[in-house]
Amino acid sequence: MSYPFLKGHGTENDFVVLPDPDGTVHGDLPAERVRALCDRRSGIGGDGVLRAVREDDGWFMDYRNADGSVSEMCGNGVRVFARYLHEREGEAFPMRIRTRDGVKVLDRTGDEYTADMGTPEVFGETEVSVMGRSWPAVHVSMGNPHAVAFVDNLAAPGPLLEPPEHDDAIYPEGVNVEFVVRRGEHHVAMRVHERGSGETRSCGTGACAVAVATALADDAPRGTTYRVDVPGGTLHVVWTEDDRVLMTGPAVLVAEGTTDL
Ligand SMILES: N[C@H](CCC[C@H](N)C(=O)O)C(=O)O
Repeated sequence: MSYPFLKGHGTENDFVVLPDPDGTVHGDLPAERVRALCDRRSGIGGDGVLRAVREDDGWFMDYRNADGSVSEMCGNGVRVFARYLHEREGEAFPMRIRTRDGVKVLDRTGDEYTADMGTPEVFGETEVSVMGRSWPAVHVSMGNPHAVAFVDNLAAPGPLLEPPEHDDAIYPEGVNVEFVVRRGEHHVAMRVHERGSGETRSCGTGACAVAVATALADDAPRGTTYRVDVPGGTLHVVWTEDDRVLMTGPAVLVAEGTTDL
């Protein structure tokens, strides 16, 4: 059975979008189908899948990581999802998108999309390790779990072919690990090893976690905008005075077609 898909990315964190308005095309979306779609040789290729299911009062973004695992939220993905809903489903901005981490509000200015990512949770310090080297890290939740480690240079963690070691007691469901360097005032750069996808070119929720951890380290006033450079581009993040995190960045729809994967 063939079905429609689109391919999109946000700062080169890339996704397969699956229109499924009444939820009957993919049912509960089996993990093996997600893995097949995300395979970069035998499939379409992607860091994850965004299934679009229409609900009574809007749309649900059913996000899955490339390994088929479920995550609560995807920051780059929700911008791509919003562009798809605007350009293919006629939804207007600002729009509300339901995710497993609640409803997110998306708006657009020109070619930039802004997601209200909600309120961060900061739990304190933990530790991550790669090939015998350890760094302190800040435990931040953006609806999904993150560990933010400041390093001297982005090459320090090495090739990041495996998940960094972490405290399973703190992260029983795994963790997205960000490595961060300073680039200037309110300007950082990061690499990320994503739970369920490996090292990616960008992580939206990760950029938000990084901005929150950096603002705390800087004791920066709320409302300070951070520039976060990722390997796939640049995101801007602000932790507002009313304790919400707004993330702004691009969203690109690359292609569309049908598949029977
Ligand atoms: N791998 C993440 C989900 C995708 C996050 C990332 N792609 C983003 O843009 O936020 C997790 O398992 O929590």
